[in-house]
Amino acid sequence: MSHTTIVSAPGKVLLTGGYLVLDPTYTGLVIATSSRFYSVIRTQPASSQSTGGRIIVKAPQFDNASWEYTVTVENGADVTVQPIECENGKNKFVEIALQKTLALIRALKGPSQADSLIKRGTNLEVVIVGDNDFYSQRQALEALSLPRSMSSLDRLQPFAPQNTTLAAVHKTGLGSSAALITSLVTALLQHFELSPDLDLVHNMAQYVHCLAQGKVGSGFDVCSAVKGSQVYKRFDEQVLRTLMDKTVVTGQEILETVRPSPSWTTQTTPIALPPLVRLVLADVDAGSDTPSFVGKVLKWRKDNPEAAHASWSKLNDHNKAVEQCLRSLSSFAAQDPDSYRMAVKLFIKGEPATFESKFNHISLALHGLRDSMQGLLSQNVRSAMKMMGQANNVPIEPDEQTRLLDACLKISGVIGGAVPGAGGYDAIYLLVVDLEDSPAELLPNSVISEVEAIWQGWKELSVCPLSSRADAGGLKVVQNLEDVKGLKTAVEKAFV
Ligand SMILES: Nc1ncnc2c1ncn2[C@@H]1O[C@H](COP(=O)(O)OP(=O)(O)O)[C@@H](O)[C@H]1O
Ligand SMILES: C[C@@](O)(CCOP(=O)(O)OP(=O)(O)O)CC(=O)O
Repeated sequence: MSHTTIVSAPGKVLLTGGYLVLDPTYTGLVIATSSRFYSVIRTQPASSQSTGGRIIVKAPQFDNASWEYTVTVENGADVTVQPIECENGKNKFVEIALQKTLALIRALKGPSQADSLIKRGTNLEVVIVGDNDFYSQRQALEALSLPRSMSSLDRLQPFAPQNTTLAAVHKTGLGSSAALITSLVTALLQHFELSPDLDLVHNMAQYVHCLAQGKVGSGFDVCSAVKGSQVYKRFDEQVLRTLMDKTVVTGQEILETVRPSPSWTTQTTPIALPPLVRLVLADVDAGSDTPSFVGKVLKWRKDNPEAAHASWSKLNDHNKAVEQCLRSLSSFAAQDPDSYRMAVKLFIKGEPATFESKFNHISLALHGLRDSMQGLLSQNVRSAMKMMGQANNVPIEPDEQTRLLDACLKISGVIGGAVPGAGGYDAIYLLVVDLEDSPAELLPNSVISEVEAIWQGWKELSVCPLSSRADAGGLKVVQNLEDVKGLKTAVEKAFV
């Protein structure tokens, strides 16, 4: 068994497909982020007489965030993971991940091999950390008297302590629990020397996440944590129903359910943002918690099938147009990078689509992307989402966010933007043209700095940028703690 296992999984931003992605008729366009969760596992030596072991899990970014479990393997019976009661309370997500994944490991290895391995190998220490962007950094910046800017965020300590508890922390909506579960489940499998098929890992992470959440969501967050940026079509929830409804589940039953099979109808089509197009995110603090809108929207859909069908189909058309423009732009950039760069520069300057034949198709795709995403007057993703909210009496794109987005969209070089996922007050995203990687072309005011200036001066809502970028990658096994900036310091302090 390897000494230290490190596995990371990314966060997510659902650009288009909120609500629709709950229905397998439709899809969600999800971009994985550079912000990641890391699960680090180390084995402590156990006595040869032991019938099992202990697992200690720590989340060093939070106050009172360590949990301990006993692991027992009785002859013939399944492996049992029991939390040791402590004042920190329970961590349901971690507990379920440990219980179900050890049971799966036993089923995958076969009892004879697994039991001795688990007896020898389950004195585990697990440390879980998430990149700063998963949590609002507004207070950390204020404490250091730093302006709310991306360069200030870069000055914060990686995996910084949040000076609060997990229950009280202000999340930014990047999907901490999905990234946590996915990295932890995979790290456990890896630590027990299993390198299962990615689809099995995906199915298992979906199962654990659904069980911990107590419901079967669309699962786009878990799927992107495993496989990265994609157009996601969900699995049929029936595939997990039996396991979810049972109180006692064996490792063998888990294996039978999560083993890749035609019952798992998930479809993943990879996608990446085109070159020179950058995703920027802001954490928006409106001083209120966003309630869950899903129940209300689905009830409205059930009660108004005809109107809902019309509005779902229209929104789906706009979502598909966004996907198509992104794909066209990526392929144009690959075919003729110089013309692509020229077209992007013209777009930043706010010039209309050129009739110069060499870039006409590229300019049209850039304008097409903008038109299918933004603005409230015409037919596009934003207007359709806002109307969906209005029909349901749910602030999917609240008026405050509308005003903020409209101000950002006036900047030339901002292609589009919206409220991600389920919408509400929590966050916004923008797609902007970014030429900053080519110093010769540095514009006097980069688009990003204009966006930041608007955010910093915005009075109606408190807007704080996130440093996260789009990153197509999914799960990663990290070889050494030193390979990720700040990880060694964050993790080693936590190991006993
Ligand atoms: N750093 C962490 N360490 C351990 N558990 C965590 C960590 N971050 C999140 N969790 C678990 O995930 C739960 C949050 O899940 P949820 O409210 O669904 O958040 P999200 O919307 O970000 O996915 C927490 O209650 C905790 O159990
Ligand atoms: C409404 C949804 O389709 C999208 C929600 O996307 P968010 O990105 O808002 O998700 P959370 O991480 O749960 O806050 C529900 C779903 O797909 O499960």
